[in-house]
Amino acid sequence: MSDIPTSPEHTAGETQGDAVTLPTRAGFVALIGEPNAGKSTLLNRMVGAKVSIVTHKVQTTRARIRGVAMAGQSQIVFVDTPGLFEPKRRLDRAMVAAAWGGAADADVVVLLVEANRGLSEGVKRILDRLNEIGDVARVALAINKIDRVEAPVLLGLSQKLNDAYPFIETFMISAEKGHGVEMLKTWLAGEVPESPWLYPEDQIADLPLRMIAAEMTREKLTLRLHQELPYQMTVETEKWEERKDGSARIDQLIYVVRDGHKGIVLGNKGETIKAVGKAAREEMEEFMGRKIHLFLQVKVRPNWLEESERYSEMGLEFKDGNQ
Ligand SMILES: Nc1nc2c(ncn2[C@@H]2O[C@H](COP(=O)(O)OP(=O)(O)OP(=O)(O)O)[C@@H](O)[C@H]2O)c(=O)[nH]1
Repeated sequence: MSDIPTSPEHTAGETQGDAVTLPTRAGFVALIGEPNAGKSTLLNRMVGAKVSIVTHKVQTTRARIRGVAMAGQSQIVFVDTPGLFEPKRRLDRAMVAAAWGGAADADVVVLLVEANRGLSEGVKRILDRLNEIGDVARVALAINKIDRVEAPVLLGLSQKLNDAYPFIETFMISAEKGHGVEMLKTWLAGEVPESPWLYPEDQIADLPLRMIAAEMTREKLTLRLHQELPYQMTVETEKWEERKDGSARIDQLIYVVRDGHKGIVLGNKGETIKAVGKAAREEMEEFMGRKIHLFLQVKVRPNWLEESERYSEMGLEFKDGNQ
């Protein structure tokens, strides 16, 4: 996974002078639920509107980081599940598999259920899947849109859902009105493990944008190179610089695992990387509605696969016949 520098100044349980600070915590939370359950609305509340709107627009091939919320000393990284729909195309199937993989590997899963729809067929299917996976991370239930039903209905529904699955905690929220959201966030902050923060604080606001931009370049590379390169290639947005004229300069690094791959990515006289850069830049400009100056650099990093082991759950592995 890209963009995962841990900031050395935030080690768990550090002491500053006489004051003992609380240990830092960080971890992944997967928000799952049927379409329309209110995932984006909830993210808006916990992370910030800009981020959620942006990530809503793209269906990239990887499970995405939808946003990072800070709560006290905790960094909560929300990963998206790219639709728990019934997959038809092969690529969609791979995406759904990745979504479930992401859920299984997250530290906590939050299942969002609409109060007014209750234990629908869709929710039942999700619960079946969670039961099938078995070793899925701890799952909490958040009954959303409580503003739309009466209290007795809510209690009955909570009971029914908890009978159907051993949720570790149940929350009643209204993502839209904000009820119960802080409580959920505070709880999540305590559930993620003690750990140094996963992202530098100054990157949190535009992290999803950085990742989307990296994903765009990665997609163009994959399209251009077809089978020539294995999936062991990653793109990171290294720098993002806002310019006075409203444009942005984006510097990205393309990591390959072998020297030989570098030549393939560059192409004859650099024509491959030039074409990739142009296509990626055009897509970024359209998506962000602004001028972008994109700079790409290829580097060999033989062991990035191991380094990113913990994060690989968020990537699809395009092995034979997956695409
Ligand atoms: N009444 C009420 N409506 C809500 C609440 N939370 C979300 N909604 C509405 O439910 C609709 C769906 O919300 P989204 O946040 O887009 O749902 P989503 O789960 O992200 O949907 P997908 O992107 O399709 O998966 C929107 O019209 C929201 O305004 C709530 O607490 N109460």
